[in-house]
Amino acid sequence: MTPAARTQAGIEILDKIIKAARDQGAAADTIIARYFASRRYAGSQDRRAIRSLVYDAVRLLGDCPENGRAAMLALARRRPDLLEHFGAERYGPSTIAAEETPAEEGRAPTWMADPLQESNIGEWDQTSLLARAPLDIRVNPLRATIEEVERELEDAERLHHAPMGLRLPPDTMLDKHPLYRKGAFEIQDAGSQIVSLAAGAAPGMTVVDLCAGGGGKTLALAALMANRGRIVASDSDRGRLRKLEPRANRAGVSIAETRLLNPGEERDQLADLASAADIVLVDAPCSGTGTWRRNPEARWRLTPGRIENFVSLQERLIEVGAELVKPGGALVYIVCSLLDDEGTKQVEAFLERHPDWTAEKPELPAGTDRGGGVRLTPAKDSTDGFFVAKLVRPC
Ligand SMILES: C[S@@+](CC[C@H](N)C(=O)[O-])C[C@H]1O[C@@H](n2cnc3c(N)ncnc32)[C@H](O)[C@@H]1O
Repeated sequence: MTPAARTQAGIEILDKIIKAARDQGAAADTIIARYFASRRYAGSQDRRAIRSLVYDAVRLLGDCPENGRAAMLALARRRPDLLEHFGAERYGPSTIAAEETPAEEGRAPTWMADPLQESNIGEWDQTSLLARAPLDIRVNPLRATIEEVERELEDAERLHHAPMGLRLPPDTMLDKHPLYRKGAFEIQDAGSQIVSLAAGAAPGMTVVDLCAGGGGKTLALAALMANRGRIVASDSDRGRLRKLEPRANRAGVSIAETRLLNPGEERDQLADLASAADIVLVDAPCSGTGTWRRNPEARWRLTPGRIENFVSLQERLIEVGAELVKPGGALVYIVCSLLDDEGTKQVEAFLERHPDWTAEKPELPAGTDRGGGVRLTPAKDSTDGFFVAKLVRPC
């Protein structure tokens, strides 16, 4: 493809990403994969170049732009070589019209300036949230030692703050690696690895991972438990939960059982576990502000109403989880959000509703105290952004 045709392809993909952001459609990565699946003429270099144009444009814009051209024109202000592609040839973008204006640059959506400021997420943090995310893995001690994996993976660097973590260059292909196939490691951001430690999971415990998704943290907990005890991994999304079983088999985890929940019926479906769990992990659905490095277009999907919905769902799931904690046990609340409404304020509200419970600061190898919990940020901790709190039920 010519450079101009690549720019046009980038504009078309941006149009689809913008539409998906407005309609809560597919993620940018899925849209890009689908676009190329039906355009076999695009070679690997074309794909790489187009993908990087698209993500550079997305990262540049805090608010959802009007269309793909406005987004690409914003990028062209930084990269004037792109301007030459407009009106240059048949497969390239058409000539720039007099009334066309580039989209406004910004780090976060304009309406989020106050919530971010109030949550002490300043410019440095916001810039770090838009950097390219590193590629981290968690070595699975049920299958290998960190030294074994380190020896096999060239360029792997130890993570000082995640005891089983290694960091690799972002483009490293890992899913076909023999060690991956035999379950010696999982791809997992250092932040996820670190917050999983907050639970203090140990062999023999009964653990409920209420929002287990595809089981990233379930597997980390099972490793900390040396695959001894019981983990009930539940979620309301069948597709995500279905991924857990093959992952658990590969990782040598046999203590995790899955349970599909119907939203609104979680209490009844988990009634057999009332006051029975040493630990309940509530890795709640959230705005995902802490993961903008991976999904920068997620900024365009957020609205004040969506955040309010997350906050009420989180509150409900914390209450469901609390009923499962046994006396002296703990509820570990996690969000990959940096907004206090989804973090510290949830903890404050819970303690007001349950004055006999206490918030115990999780002892973690990274992070900064924030309200009743600990917060990890890309800027300070070189991880995705997370908030984690440990709420202990009285004996
Ligand atoms: C942050 S993700 C979990 C990620 C997962 N723990 C991991 O480490 O990979 C939040 C999860 O909450 C799930 N969820 C949403 N509503 C739920 C509900 N009512 N009950 C249980 N899970 C729910 C979503 O399907 C999603 O998988």
